[in-house]
Formats: sequence, C-alpha cells, structure tokens
Amino acid sequence: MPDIYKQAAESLFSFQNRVGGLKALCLAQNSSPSATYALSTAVMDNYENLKSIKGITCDNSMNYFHQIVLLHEFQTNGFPNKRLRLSKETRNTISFLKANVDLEPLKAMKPAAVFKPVANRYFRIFQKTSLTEFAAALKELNITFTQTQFKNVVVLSELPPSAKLTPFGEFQSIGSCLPVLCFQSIVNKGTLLDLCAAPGSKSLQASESFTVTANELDKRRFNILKKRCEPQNITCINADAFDTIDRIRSNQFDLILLDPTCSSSGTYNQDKALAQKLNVGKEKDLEKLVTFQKTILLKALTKGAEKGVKYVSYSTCSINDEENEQVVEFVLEQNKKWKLVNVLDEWEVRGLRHKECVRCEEPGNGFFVAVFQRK
Ligand SMILES: C[S@@+](CC[C@H](N)C(=O)[O-])C[C@H]1O[C@@H](n2cnc3c(N)ncnc32)[C@H](O)[C@@H]1O
Repeated sequence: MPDIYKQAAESLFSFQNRVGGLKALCLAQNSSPSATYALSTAVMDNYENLKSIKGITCDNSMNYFHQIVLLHEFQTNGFPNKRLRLSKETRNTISFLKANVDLEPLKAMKPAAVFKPVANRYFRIFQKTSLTEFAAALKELNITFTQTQFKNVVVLSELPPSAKLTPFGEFQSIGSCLPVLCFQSIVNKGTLLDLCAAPGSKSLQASESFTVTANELDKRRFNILKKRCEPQNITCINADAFDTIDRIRSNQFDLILLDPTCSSSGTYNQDKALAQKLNVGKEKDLEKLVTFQKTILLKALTKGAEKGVKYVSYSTCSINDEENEQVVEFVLEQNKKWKLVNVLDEWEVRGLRHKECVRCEEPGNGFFVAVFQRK
C-alpha cells in the first residue's frame, strides 16, 4: 500500500499552487492514483471543518496539507495503522498532531455534520451503462444519486472508492461535461480533434459519439492521457497543439475541441477566502495566459476554416471575463469566417455578453464554453 496520505497532501498542495486540476494531479501520482483522488476530494469536502482545528500549521505549506489530510483520516478511520508502509513525513506529521493538536473536538463531531460537501460530486454515466445496474451498485454502497438536467450526468450523495464505479462511468464535473454536451446537441457523429487533451476527460466523453484524436504537449500528462484513452480507440499525439494544427489535412476533422491551460479560477470559487488570498486568476501571469488562449484559438479557427472544420469549441474552467468572453470577442474581430452558435438552450447560465455561450457558476465547478460555427 503506497502512502496515499502523502500523495493526497502533495496533490492538494500543488492544486493550491495552481499547478493543475486536482484530478490530473492525483492521477499523475505513481501508485493508487484513484485512491489518492478519492481521499483528496473527501478532504476538500471536509476542508472548511478541518482548517478550523486549533494547533495546526496554518501556512498553506505542504506540511499544512499533510496535517489536514491526516486530520481527515483521523476523524473518519483513526490515524493510519503503523504497520502500513508510511513515509517518514507522514509518521512525523502524525507525531506532530498527537503532540500539538487537541483531537477531542474532531472525535466528537458526527460525520454527518462534518461532511458537508462544498462542491457537488458529479459522475458521468457511460451511454452504454444501464441505469438500473448503476442504481443497484450505488445502493450496495449506501450512496444515493440525483439526476441533473442531462440524463447521463448525476450528483452522488458521497464519494465512493472510485474503483467501485469504474465499470459504470467517470467522475467528471458538470462544467467539464459541457463542451462535449454542446457538440452532441449540434451533431451526432464525426471526427474530433482535442488539442489540449490531458488528462483526457473530454476526449473520453467525446469518444462516445465521435472518432477522437487527442493531442497533448506535456510528456508526463501525455502518458496519463494515453493510458486512459488508447483503450477506448482514441488516437493520442504527444505534440505542441500549434504544430498539430499545422498538420491538419483537408476534411480530416469536423470538430475541434480546445480546452487550453487557464487560471482554473472556477475550481477555486468553492473557497472564496482561499481564492481571494491567492488572488486567483488575477495574478501577474494572467496576461501571458490570455495571450496564449487568444493565439491558439485564433490559429485553430484560421487553419480550421482552411481545412474544412465545421465547429470549434473553446472552453476554460475559469470564471474570468478576460479568459472567456474577451478571448471570444478578440477572435471574432480577427477572423470573420466564424460565428458563435447558440448551444444548450436548456442551460440557464449564459455568457456575460453573449447569450450563445454557456457558463457554469456553481461553487468549485466554474466553467465557460463558446462554440464557433464556420459561416
Ligand atoms: C485544461 S487542461 C485540459 C484538460 C482536458 N481537456 C480534460 O478534460 O481532461 C490543458 C492542457 O493543455 C496542455 N497544453 C498546454 N499548452 C499546450 C500546447 N501548446 N499544446 C498542447 N497541449 C498543451 C496542458 O499541458 C494541459 O494538459
């Protein structure tokens, strides 16, 4: 058994430092990535309670997140068994907590009062999954689910060990599901190029309707993408999206999905205090990020128009106008061959100045999607 406590602490620490999305960071861990993700998200749900415990090192350091993870474990199962192969850091953190923190209030809290999820826990059910089988599996785990407005996206009452649900679908937030749901509402088949694809959630979702090619620049993230996507017959390319766009052949792709690196400010809005403290999305490199987003989208649209692409989606898990509507306005001004297409009428939250676009403003699941159609 690997030391998932240290791995979860590392993932949460990197997530806080905006190295990447929590899911991708956990999946990048060497061993038991799914268990690490389940633990990390459970800690996030419990974070408001854990951070109020007196005596911990409140400095947002790796050590702080290690303490938070172990407090969560202490509260749910007791401190990890000494016989497990725990790292020196985990053993030291347990000793620190035992010596410096009053653990009694944690023991006294009832789990029901403690586990108040901050963000909804979404699950995307595969199209091939029978709802009856899925419901039966959840019943066995004592978990309930509620349907969203999309028939294959549900909210789970709590997070089960992810391996138990692997046959039925994927953990994927409703915001992250939106780009492919938008495409599926316009066309029902075709070829799709996902330009910034790792860790592969949208490529996997898209592969249920389209023939998908998934492109990723970062070698480490590409390896995760490949491991997840190749078994689903998705072609994976490890290259810079700018080069891949240059290599598109005429009529090779009907659709381009562009979900580039962003500030991830939408994933932080579940903890307003933390977001403000970090000044998420308003940091000095926002400008650099926006330049990248504008350049790559413009290139995808320009080449796409030449090579017969019919639709391009642009999405971010940011809630900033600068990374969303302003990027859309910039490219529409620069390239007159494309127009915005109205998507998902039934989705109520729309773009700030463009009712064609969709936004998700739910805490922790902030998202934006625009779909362009070739005129
Ligand atoms: C927001 S994440 C994509 C998430 C993914 N669409 C999913 O749903 O799982 C952005 C990805 O773009 C990749 N990326 C950044 N610049 C790139 C480039 N120039 N070419 C290809 N991929 C790039 C990053 O490494 C990162 O994996």
